[in-house]
Amino acid sequence: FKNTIKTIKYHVLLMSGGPGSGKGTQCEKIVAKYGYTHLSSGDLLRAEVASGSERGKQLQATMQKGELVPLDTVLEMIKEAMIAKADVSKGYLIDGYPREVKQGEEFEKKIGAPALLLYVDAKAETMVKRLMKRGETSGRADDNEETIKKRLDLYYKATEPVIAYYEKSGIVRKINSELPVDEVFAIVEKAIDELK
Ligand SMILES: Nc1nc2c(ncn2[C@@H]2O[C@H](COP(=O)(O)OP(=O)(O)OP(=O)(O)O)[C@@H](O)[C@H]2O)c(=O)[nH]1
Ligand SMILES: O=c1ccn([C@@H]2O[C@H](COP(=O)(O)OP(=O)(O)O)[C@@H](O)[C@H]2O)c(=O)[nH]1
Ligand SMILES: [Mg+2]
Repeated sequence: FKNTIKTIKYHVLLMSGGPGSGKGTQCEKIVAKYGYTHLSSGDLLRAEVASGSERGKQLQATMQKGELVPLDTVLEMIKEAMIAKADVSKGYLIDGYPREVKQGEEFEKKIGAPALLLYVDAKAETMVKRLMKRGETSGRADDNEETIKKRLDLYYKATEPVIAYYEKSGIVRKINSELPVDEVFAIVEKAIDELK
């Protein structure tokens, strides 16, 4: 793993896809089988909000609108979390990041080059349906119809180009996440097993 942080020795995998495409679901299964350190940028931000800090209050407002938190804030949080786990980590699985091409470029500069980008792809209609259903129990402030629509729009505008950006380095594996969870995971496993 080529990187700028010496303590980080192992692979970095990225998990990308639209809101509700199944990133979190697949990441959980990857962690169970491969023992990677899972870092979800959304979860890190939600933890900061839950802490009640001043920074958290600002983040809450941005996230509730379905907008993107400033690039440096998220990258700094990911970097800190990676370094904190460097001793015990057998590799990293970064979920929901980068959200825009600039974030990807900064990640490469400040942390390193990812080995694989798993791209779980579902139709907009499917993603909305899943998030509305999840919203019945998730308690997430952004699982409502209005914010979901904004997250989707922003995904197509800002995040999809990230995939094109990484396609140039040949690390993208696109996976149809309309399929049942276990069938999606079987494809994910193949992509990971091909590494090294
Ligand atoms: N049928 C089917 N349902 C899925 C699949 N993956 C996830 N779901 C459902 O879709 C919902 C959203 O999945 P998540 O894994 O939370 O999606 P996410 O991409 O992490 O979404 P964000 O947290 O909004 O980034 C969940 O409630 C799952 O039950 C899949 O592969 N197939
Ligand atoms: O790198 C990130 C990750 C998340 N978010 C914010 O956190 C929210 C929830 O992100 P998550 O990945 O949990 O869910 P998704 O948007 O994929 O449904 C997003 O809408 C953004 O407001 C962000 O700004 N930058
Ligand atoms: Mg998630």
